[in-house]
Amino acid sequence: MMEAASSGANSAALIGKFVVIGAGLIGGSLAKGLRLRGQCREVIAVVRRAETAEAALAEGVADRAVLDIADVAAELGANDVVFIAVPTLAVEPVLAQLKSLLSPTVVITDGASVKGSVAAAARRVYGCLPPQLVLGHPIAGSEKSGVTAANPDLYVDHRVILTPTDETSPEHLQTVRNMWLSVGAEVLDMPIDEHDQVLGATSHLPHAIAYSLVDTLAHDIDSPNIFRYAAGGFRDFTRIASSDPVMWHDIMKANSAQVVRSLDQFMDNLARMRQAIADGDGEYLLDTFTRAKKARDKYTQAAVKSSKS
Ligand SMILES: NC(=O)C1=CN([C@@H]2O[C@H](COP(=O)(O)OP(=O)(O)OC[C@H]3O[C@@H](n4cnc5c(N)ncnc54)[C@H](O)[C@@H]3O)[C@@H](O)[C@H]2O)C=CC1
Ligand SMILES: O=C(O)C(=O)Cc1ccc(O)cc1
Repeated sequence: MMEAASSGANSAALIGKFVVIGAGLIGGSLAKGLRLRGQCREVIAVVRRAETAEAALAEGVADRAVLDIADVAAELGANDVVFIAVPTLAVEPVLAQLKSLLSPTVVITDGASVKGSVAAAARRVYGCLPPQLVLGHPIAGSEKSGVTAANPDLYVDHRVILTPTDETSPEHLQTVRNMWLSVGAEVLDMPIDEHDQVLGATSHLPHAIAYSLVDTLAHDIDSPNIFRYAAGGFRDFTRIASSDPVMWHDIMKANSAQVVRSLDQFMDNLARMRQAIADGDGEYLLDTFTRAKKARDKYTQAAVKSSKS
């Protein structure tokens, strides 16, 4: 076990011990945000490698770092929170370990990008959705990953979606809501299915398209050094293809039905555009581009307004 210098945590903190399993971009940012704002008495990082433990302490992400949740589980109780921030398909083995180790008074929450698969994993492990489990998803992040990318202000003015069910404990839900509010996020609730449908279309589909586009240009188009001639539009459109491959492998598998549905709609529309370009159908192209520009301008104006309010 390794320890850092004190973060100056206050005794009236919102949360007792905050345990983050997977101290990367998402877990590390929440841990650092809570720690620097004095919103928890202690942050404990559970990591897989000694180097990550050292980095978590050096980056100010945690007060203590351990290699196994079993090292700290017995000291956790009411008002303590365990945040699971590992790739989506790695949540199930983590839950299987937590089941035998944690008191039901401890809040368990997560940040995985797909909620239906995590809920199904919890049902397989616990036989139900345990009341202490509050599923969530911060709609904030970037193409960066790892503990060195942790940013205490990552969640300021960003939305966090919680997906409580009738089985969720209202007290545990409130603790998780207050936790996110305390790092500057806007919190909203949504049914699990709606979450996966909306995020399948707005986040998972664009990532699939960006990866495919870059791969097409890199491997299928017969022109060496093609990226040398790329302009800003290419950079804007493809930033997200630099995201972590394991994370996105897990998301596509975990939300495959919704992503396939969105991909089918997109491929139909793309095929229609291909035909219009082949036919020289300027009316179709102008109509489509004008409609899309209007929708995108409306979205960016609304995003600017909500970040100012
Ligand atoms: N990157 C982003 O922009 C966003 C990611 N998410 C979700 O948050 C979760 C974490 O993503 P990031 O923080 O971006 O990834 P990351 O790669 O920065 O961090 C994940 C951490 O989990 C560790 N890890 C992996 N498997 C583990 C296991 N079995 N046990 C313990 N640790 C394990 C990795 O070593 C790494 O330190 C994922 O489920 C992702 O889908 C949610 C919102 C945004
Ligand atoms: O890099 C970006 O712009 C993202 O889209 C970040 C992101 C990745 C995964 C999520 O589940 C939510 C947000």
